Amino acid sequence: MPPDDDDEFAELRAEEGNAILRLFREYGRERFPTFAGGAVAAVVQMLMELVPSLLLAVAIDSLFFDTTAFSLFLVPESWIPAEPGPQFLLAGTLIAAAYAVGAGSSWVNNYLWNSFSQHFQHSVRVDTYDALQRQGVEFFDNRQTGEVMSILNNDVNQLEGFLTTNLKSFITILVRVGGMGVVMLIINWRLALIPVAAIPILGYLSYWFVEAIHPKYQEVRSAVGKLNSRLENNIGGIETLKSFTTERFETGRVRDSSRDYLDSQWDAITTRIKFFPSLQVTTAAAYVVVFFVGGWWVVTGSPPHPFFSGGDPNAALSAGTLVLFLNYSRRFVYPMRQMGQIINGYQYAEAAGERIVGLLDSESRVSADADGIELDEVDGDVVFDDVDFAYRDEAGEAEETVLRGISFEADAGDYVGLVGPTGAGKSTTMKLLLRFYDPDSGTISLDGHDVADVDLRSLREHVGYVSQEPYLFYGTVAENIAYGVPDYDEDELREAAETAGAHEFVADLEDGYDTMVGERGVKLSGGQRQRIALARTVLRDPDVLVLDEATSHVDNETEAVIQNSLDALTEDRTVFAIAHRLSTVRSADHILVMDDGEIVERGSHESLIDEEGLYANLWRVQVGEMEALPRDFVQRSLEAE
Ligand SMILES: Nc1ncnc2c1ncn2[C@@H]1O[C@H](COP(=O)(O)OP(=O)(O)OP(=O)(O)O)[C@@H](O)[C@H]1O
Repeated sequence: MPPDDDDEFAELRAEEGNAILRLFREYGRERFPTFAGGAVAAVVQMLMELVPSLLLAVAIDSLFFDTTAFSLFLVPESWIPAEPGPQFLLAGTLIAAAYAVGAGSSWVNNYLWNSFSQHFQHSVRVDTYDALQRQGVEFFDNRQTGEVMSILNNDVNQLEGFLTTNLKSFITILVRVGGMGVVMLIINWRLALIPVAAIPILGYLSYWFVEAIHPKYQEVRSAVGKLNSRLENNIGGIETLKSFTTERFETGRVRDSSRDYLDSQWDAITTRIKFFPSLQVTTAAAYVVVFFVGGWWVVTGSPPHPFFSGGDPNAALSAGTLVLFLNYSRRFVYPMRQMGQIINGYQYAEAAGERIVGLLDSESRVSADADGIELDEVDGDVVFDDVDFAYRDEAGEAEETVLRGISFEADAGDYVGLVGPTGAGKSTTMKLLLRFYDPDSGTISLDGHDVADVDLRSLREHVGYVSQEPYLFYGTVAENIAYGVPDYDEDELREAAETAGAHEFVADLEDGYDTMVGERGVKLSGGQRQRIALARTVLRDPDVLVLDEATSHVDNETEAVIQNSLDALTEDRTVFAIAHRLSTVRSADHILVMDDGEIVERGSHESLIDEEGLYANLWRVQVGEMEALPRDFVQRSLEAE
């Protein structure tokens, strides 16, 4: 997508003079000989294309009509046979050789440039993925998966396309058109002015075409994007769609989106089909004028206007030269019509390159400090000191503050419960401990080290996190449990599964631990997925464990079983458990009650019940004592709905 009207990832785009050149320098240097060899082969291929017409011209003049002596460009006189027969054979052989060398060079060029660009693309893709992966969580919060994928797919491929297609076309224009122009100018510069004058006209027409078609392609792209999103949404939500019997409604929406696509595509097509005839007319005009001027000259012995002979009445034009001019003039059109595509391709590739360079250079807001403290032994003392936090929007601007003055201490081995209404900030608090985000003010420390000073990798190795919606990767149950632990043994795996309450159901699966879980684990129930995710974290054996609604999808009975086995696990490590089901945290050493970004109450279950505040009311809701709820709590809950 060209730079001016594409605002996806606008903030990422590098302020780079020439992003393609920079990528080329970084990723192409090693294979530069391959690239240079390909370029030489392309030039040779194009030069060979000039040869047959030249030889034909010589053959016409010297052999067919015998008007001039047989001589060849760049071939020494001594090599040229004296008799017409061998001369003819030499010309024919040279034509065949030119085609053969041309074909060979084309093969060499394709081979080398494809090899260069595929390797280039591979290195850029891997590094771009790596840079993408190092971005903070907020980078992904603000973008759709499709957008992020487009950098890895479209942008990286765009560069490859530019290298193999557009650059080749550029060399074609330079050598073929330039070469033909130069040959004609050398042979008869006055007559050559006619076809050469067509070059800027063809160039201009191409440029005009790009300008005109560009916004139209933009619309096609946007229409395709909308149509795809609609299809993706509908197929992704097929169960909802069917249960609400909205098939007809959705077909109507797809029809509208498809219609928009058709209209924009048609608009682009009508512009495109005007362009090619206009190129043909220009080329044909040059051809016809050369035919009339040159033909007249050949037939009558003098040109229709003295300009062409430079006022010399004896200046003649041979039939061979005329044929050469006619041949070359006609062949201008094909490469020139690619001029527009080259400009377009360059714009696309430059925009893609800027995004890639921007991504490669961009620092995550949560930076992985190379000199960060490596944690060896972790006791698990966690302190939050007056922490404020707001999420950022795409432009990096702070949104509404979601955490205010969060302070608490958890000693090594404590079991801390976090409860509170939905949206209170419980998950956000824990995500700050893992440094998915950094606080705007205040500090968070682990064993007395500010987490901002700790090496990110080391921090996350010691702090395990089981999220609300765990993600299972496509693969087997065992692979998912052992994710990130390459050297586990079977017994450890099984033990972790038992602790997480997963072993029993896994053992019942057809292939046990080797059962494929499907994409994102779709073949398992929500509760089963959660238990596998829990087992995965248990296997890593972190010193601090964050359970974010880790058992919300399992039934009460299973939760009790998991709770039981987790007890042993929680003994010697600090555990934070976020839960809506308050029974989960009933036995916690401390319970932090959050509301609207603040900790509003804290204490043990009993003390909080005695406090008769928010926690006590949430508890009443869970044990079904609705009539005992104060009026203002009910009112507030209704307003929050
Ligand atoms: N990635 C995000 N970007 C912007 N705002 C967010 C993001 N994640 C959460 N929020 C907002 O931050 C606030 C706190 O959300 P958080 O997920 O921490 O609440 P929670 O107490 O864990 O809620 P729940 O119990 O529903 O999981 C909410 O208002 C939410 O809308």
